Amino acid sequence: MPSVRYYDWIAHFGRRTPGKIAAIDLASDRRLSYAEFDGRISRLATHLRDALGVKRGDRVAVLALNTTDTLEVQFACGRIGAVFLPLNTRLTVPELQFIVGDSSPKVMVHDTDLAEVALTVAKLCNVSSALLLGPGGSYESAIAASKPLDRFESVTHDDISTIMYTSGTTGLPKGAIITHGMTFWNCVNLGGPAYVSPSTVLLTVLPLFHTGGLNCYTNPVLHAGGTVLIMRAFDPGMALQLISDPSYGITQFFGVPAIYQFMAQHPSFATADFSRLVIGGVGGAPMPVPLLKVWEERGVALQQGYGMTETSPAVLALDREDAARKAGSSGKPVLHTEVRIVRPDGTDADVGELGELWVRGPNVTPGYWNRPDANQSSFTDGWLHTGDATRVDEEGFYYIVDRWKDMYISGGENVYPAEVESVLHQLAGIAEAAVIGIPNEQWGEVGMAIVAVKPGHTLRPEEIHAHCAANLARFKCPRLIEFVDALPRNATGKIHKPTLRQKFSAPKATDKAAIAS
Ligand SMILES: Nc1ncnc2c1ncn2[C@@H]1O[C@H](COP(=O)(O)OP(=O)(O)OP(=O)(O)O)[C@@H](O)[C@H]1O
Repeated sequence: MPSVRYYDWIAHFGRRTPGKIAAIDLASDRRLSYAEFDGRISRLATHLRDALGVKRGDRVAVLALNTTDTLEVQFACGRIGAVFLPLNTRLTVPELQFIVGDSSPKVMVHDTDLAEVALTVAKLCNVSSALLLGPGGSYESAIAASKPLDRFESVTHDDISTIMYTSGTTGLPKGAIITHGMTFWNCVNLGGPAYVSPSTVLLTVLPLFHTGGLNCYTNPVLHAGGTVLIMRAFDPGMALQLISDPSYGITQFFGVPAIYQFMAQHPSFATADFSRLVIGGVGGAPMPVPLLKVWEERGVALQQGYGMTETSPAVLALDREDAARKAGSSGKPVLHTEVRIVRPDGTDADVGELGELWVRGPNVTPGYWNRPDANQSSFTDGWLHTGDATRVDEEGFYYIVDRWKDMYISGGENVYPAEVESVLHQLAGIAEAAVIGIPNEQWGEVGMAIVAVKPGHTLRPEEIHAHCAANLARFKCPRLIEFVDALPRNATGKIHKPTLRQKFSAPKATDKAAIAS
């Protein structure tokens, strides 16, 4: 297939619907029309190229809480053929040092609040230029002082647009390469009438440095000529207030399960007005079915989807009309994406049989930055191995059961923690729950449930054991229960199981009796 030239859609709508609001930065209340957005991107691109010497292929790092400026950097990079490198704001200096050292950006763009960390990392990694965001910062003055870009660099769909480090819930971060073509096809795959249109008004709460914030659905909505509202950092009460506010007219929202859980536990959930919300998308981690039901009772049929940073991210999506009937499914493959469920021997699994999900399509990464080892082990003939245990039903709906790496084996039986967690969430007093496998001499591994109890509730271990025994086969029932105030989560709100394994994997003497029973 000939490689198509990259084309910036903000420039397109800047001419076509110049006065329409493209993006609202909620923290500063800056409202950017497509023409204003286009103009700022154009001048920023000139500054990056001419004043800071950013050349084709150079990386431009951004360390910032959500702001429309981050989107401007992304598009400005595209116009000069540079690579956008959004950084996770929750990482520590050594973690950032690893990523910045691995990707060696030419420039660092950062928030005032994060200046100390950004400048320390820049110094440690020899990044010579930095642009400071915020009023009076060098970013604003650079835009004000620059001319519009004289020409777009000729880049194609095969060129790298972005490097996004996966959040490392499974190990050392890897830089997933996102090409211009991948971003484009993800916009196409999520751009159908079932998902976005020019009248879509999206509230973005997930971080823009994560694929869930940037590509699901911020970029697709801008690609459709819609409007995005950018929240600096997720706040459940504020999100409910904004969704209820008719002056914004929010029609679309996307979150990981934790986001929906925090909103459902907020006092204003019961009175929030969801009548304008056309799509409430959820993905990124297993969604407990009881939580889907809580939202359904408030008239919102959440639409599950499945994806990964490496797949731009959309792979599977459940359409609105199927959301209630197929609760728990992540739906069917999106347009222009192929999937297979594969047995360990590489043959295709039957309907209903569990296997690993493999994905192929123009939205799939060509590989990881500087990681020939991972590139070798993650692909077979262009199929990306997702590491996710999956089955498909007779009607072609896919169910992500869990990550293979989170599955544990107890007495020879496979246990998928997501199933057990969904059962735990049926208990009214449970605020959060995670299940991990703990090494055990007799059974190989046994399950441990780590739970946080809702304020004002009490929950005794015996009640949890009894509930599990009534709803799960014996081998799936967690033998051990630990109570915590809150579960560790990564920047998108996904439960960070490696931290739990590290903390709890050595059984205490007092647990021995429980394990033996
Ligand atoms: N609908 C879903 N149901 C269950 N799990 C999901 C769903 N959607 C995504 N996931 C999980 O999220 C993973 C992709 O997320 P992402 O690209 O953010 O990586 P991560 O979880 O942050 O970190 P890492 O790549 O290191 O594992 C998938 O491989 C899958 O395990």
